[in-house]
Amino acid sequence: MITSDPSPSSTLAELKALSKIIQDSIISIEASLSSANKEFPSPYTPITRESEAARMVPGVDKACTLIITAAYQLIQSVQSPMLSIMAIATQHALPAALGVASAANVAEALREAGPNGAHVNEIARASNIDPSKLARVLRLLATNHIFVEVAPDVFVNNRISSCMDTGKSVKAILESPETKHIATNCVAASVEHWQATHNSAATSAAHLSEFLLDPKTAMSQELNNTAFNIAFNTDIPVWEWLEKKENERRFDWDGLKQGAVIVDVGGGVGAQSLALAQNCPHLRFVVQDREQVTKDAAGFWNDKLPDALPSGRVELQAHDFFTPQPVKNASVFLLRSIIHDWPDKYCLQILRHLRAAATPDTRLVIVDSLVSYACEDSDLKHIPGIERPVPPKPLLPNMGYAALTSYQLDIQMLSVLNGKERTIAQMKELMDQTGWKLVQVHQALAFSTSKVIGAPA
Ligand SMILES: C[S@@+](CC[C@H](N)C(=O)[O-])C[C@H]1O[C@@H](n2cnc3c(N)ncnc32)[C@H](O)[C@@H]1O
Repeated sequence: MITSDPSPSSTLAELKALSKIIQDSIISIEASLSSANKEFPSPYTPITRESEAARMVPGVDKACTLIITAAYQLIQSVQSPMLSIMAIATQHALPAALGVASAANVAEALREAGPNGAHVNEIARASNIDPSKLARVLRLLATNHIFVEVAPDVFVNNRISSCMDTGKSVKAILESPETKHIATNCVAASVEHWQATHNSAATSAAHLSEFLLDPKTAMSQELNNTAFNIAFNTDIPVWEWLEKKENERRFDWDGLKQGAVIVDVGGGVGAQSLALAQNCPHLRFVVQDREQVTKDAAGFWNDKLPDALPSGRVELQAHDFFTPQPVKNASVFLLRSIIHDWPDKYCLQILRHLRAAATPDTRLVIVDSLVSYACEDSDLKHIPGIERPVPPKPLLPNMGYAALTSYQLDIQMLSVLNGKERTIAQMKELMDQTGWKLVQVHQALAFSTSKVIGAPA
């Protein structure tokens, strides 16, 4: 076992090492972009397909990730420790502010206002929101480099805020709010989805210490005995709770899913399968989910996507993944954002049912974010894709801040579902116990969804 040295000899030497990583990475970006004849995008102009092309130049994304990791480590090294704790303890305000900006269609209003932006009185008018309160929300975001306050109470879009622009007019959105996210880049949909889920996730997380310390709940591995259940004073699991009519808006049924014979297990409304089906005309998809979800999906497909359906190649199937898998000729069982929802004993049941229905050629594809230890870990080897480049010292071996989202999602899973984001070793353990063999891992340098591929053992 390798251990990381948490206290290098001199603090100033560490600060210099961190800033050198940043400087070297910028020089490397400059060299890569100049040979590709591309510009690094400005933070002040709206995002476009072209503006993001620079990131695709080989080496640029990796250098950016190193800068992010080093810059945050530098901040935490020089900031007052009390301030670091206070900044983190009050961070719940940020997703709330993002949700307000999206719901009030601020990015769209600012696009319509043009390059000089708009006064908050003007932005607020369409949504009938108190401008002085909206200004405070936007100022928090601007302080986080989302929107720019160009004059007192006057805001413009920047590269980050423009991601939330659906491209529709504010008038069109107000006339038909339920179709706001149809045929868009879905970033605003994700923001509103996260904000909606955050309501239950953040409320659940507020009860996490109570849940973890109370002897009655401390060791729970049950779906209906979680911080969420304390927070919402209910004894039903979050999935059933979301299905209740009064909670409908908290779940984004417009989220994406897949299915060739690819079986999209727990595939929701099948959006990922539909997207894949359009790009892979040789594949067939079965999107499986609970009966109520497949009914909602069928309605959604008929109402909203009549032209998008690759006819005959994508089907919906009601199926509870804790019962025997009916599809016996699957090439792929796809589990996207499923395994992280469940404690181990439930994952084992899901994977055993899939193994029992697998052919020797079936592949299990688990798409989830993977977490690493915050120290070096060399326990697993010899599996394609498992080794990750070791970042230069003194960066955290897990890429620190650049990987933060995985760890935040992990606590969300714990709070709401007793679920977890897993390490590769934990994924391998689940496979080992259910007759699957981990054969390949596709993972990013820091945060992004990873793919863990299994084959029958
Ligand atoms: C986080 S969502 C993931 C959906 C989809 N795979 C995606 O990537 O967008 C989890 C899905 O699991 C489904 N689910 C929960 N319990 C299930 C069960 N017992 N059988 C089948 N699906 C289930 C939920 O209805 C939900 O659609």
